[in-house]
Amino acid sequence: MENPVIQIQNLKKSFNHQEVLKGIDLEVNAGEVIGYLGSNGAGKSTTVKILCGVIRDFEGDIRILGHDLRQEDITIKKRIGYIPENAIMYEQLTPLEYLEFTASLYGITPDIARQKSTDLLELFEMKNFRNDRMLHFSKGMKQKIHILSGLLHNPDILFMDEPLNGLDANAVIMVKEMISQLSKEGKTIFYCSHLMDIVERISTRIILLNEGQIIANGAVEILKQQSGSSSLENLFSKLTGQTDSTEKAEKIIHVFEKKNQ
Ligand SMILES: Nc1ncnc2c1ncn2[C@@H]1O[C@H](COP(=O)(O)OP(=O)(O)OP(=O)(O)O)[C@@H](O)[C@H]1O
Repeated sequence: MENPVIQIQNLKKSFNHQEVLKGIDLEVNAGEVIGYLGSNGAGKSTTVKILCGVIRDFEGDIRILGHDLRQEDITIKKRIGYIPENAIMYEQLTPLEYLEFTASLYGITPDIARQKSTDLLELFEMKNFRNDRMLHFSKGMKQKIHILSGLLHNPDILFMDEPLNGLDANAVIMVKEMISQLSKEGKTIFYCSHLMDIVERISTRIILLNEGQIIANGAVEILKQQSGSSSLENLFSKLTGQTDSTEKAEKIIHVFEKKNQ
């Protein structure tokens, strides 16, 4: 039986009189891995920020895990995890301190927080850095900490905005595997990315957003068949109107060359 955990009706959002989301209708069931795709500026991050309660001013109705987002955002926040695209972290803290702090916000007891944080840091190959300040950590090291802090409280829905940014090949494989295992446990993953090959492999459903509207919604294989596309990348280009990329690249190079003469 279907069990919708995200229900969005006619979601609209404007910034400075520019309508960025133009009436999104969407239902997501428990256990789905949603690949939320779209060109730069399509409105993906805005959608995720609204669903996670970061942007509170929007039009339309949203229910998460059966709760109205406007009325019960704290109840919802306890049960979702959010890994933002450009998260700010307290870099003066060490990974262990940061994860324990995050855990305390979710009411996890200090003993359990210490154990969980230590285990997760070891699994993410960050054990040797657990007591170093994060100030000089590389992008990928910081991203690992963001991922862990989003997962620490065992959320039912995980929102991830470009979560693989900066991760090395081994970490990417591990996160992909983790997503598929979480989904098998019934967790729902809502995932924004431009990495088409990865999205194609891990998503159970693709939602394609174009200029604030959903223009495709379905399983990768079905969408590819329907549109006669050989890959998700090809489908993306077809539906978002970027089929002339070779010609465009030539024109861009031509402009550069002109300037140098
Ligand atoms: N706080 C804000 N104030 C004004 N405009 C905003 C704000 N946040 C987003 N926008 C605008 O909303 C539009 C959608 O932005 P959004 O970040 O949701 O796109 P995106 O699909 O996530 O893009 P990308 O793939 O580049 O990350 C863009 O035109 C952006 O400039």
